Amino acid sequence: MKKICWLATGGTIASRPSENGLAPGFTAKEMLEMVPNLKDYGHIDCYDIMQLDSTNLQPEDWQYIAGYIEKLYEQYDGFVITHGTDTLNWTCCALHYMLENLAKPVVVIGSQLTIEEENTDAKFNLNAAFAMASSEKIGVFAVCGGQIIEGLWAKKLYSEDMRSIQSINKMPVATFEGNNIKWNEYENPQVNGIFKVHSDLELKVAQIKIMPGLDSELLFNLAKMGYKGIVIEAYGAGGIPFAKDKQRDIVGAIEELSKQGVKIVCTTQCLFDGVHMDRYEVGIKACKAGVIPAGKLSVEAATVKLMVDLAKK
Ligand SMILES: NC(=O)C[C@H](N)C(=O)O
Repeated sequence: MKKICWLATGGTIASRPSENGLAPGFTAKEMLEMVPNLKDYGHIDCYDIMQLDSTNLQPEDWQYIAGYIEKLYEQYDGFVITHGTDTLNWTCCALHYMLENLAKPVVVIGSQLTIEEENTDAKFNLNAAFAMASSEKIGVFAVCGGQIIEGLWAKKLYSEDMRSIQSINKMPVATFEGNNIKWNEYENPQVNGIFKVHSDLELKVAQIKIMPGLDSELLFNLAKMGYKGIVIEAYGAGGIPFAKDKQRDIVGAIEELSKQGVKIVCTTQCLFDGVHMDRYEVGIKACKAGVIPAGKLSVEAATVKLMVDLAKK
């Protein structure tokens, strides 16, 4: 029988009405009692490690979650983390980069309705998550709306729809239908070493979204505030404006800041296909100025990667 660790962090799934609206309240044990068939997937131990709406989750909370997995790693075959859907993909990306040589499934799952509401998606999603956590697949996965997604490619697209989290730029790993996993193509990654947690994060990383009229002073001020990394959400294939006017010359600002050692990574405002910065003048000039293209990574994935990479140096 598989041993599965349930780490509860809060989110809508565990919420109940309060005088200020929905707020986390149910423990993992209470949720397990509402979906008793989850025990069919294996022996489950419950840990209530935090009770947060995921809006309130901070990078220190990723470190806390990763620390729990590190502490309990040898004791379990798989991990299920119940979590709010709002920042679920951030936590997935953080765990993806923080857990090196992970050789077990870590499944992060949320729901759009609370577990006690009529027609809730919580029970279905929990079934999919525990089925995945008791499988032989390796990696960090997000579960939502009948899909099992590689966590690195997960993104919340709908604020209300039950299929709120979707897989971007990658096929979902599997679908969950009638209590069965239907696999798409997914090859387990090669694991070539012992499991290790990179808990250090560089917190001085910011995001800037390119917009018409953006003032380059914003970037210079970030550097003055001690920021070591900036993730730019550029246009289209990775277009960043250059101009004669210094105030509007974002590429010029990037060049100066790169020379000062600030790492600047470029993602796109487009949801699909990533950046292709070798095509247009507005991309090639930015690369010459020192920008690092993020490929197909989402802005969240690129940001967390930068936080982990900068902390390693
Ligand atoms: N559906 C949800 O879980 C949303 C909630 N605000 C959260 O992220 O915690």
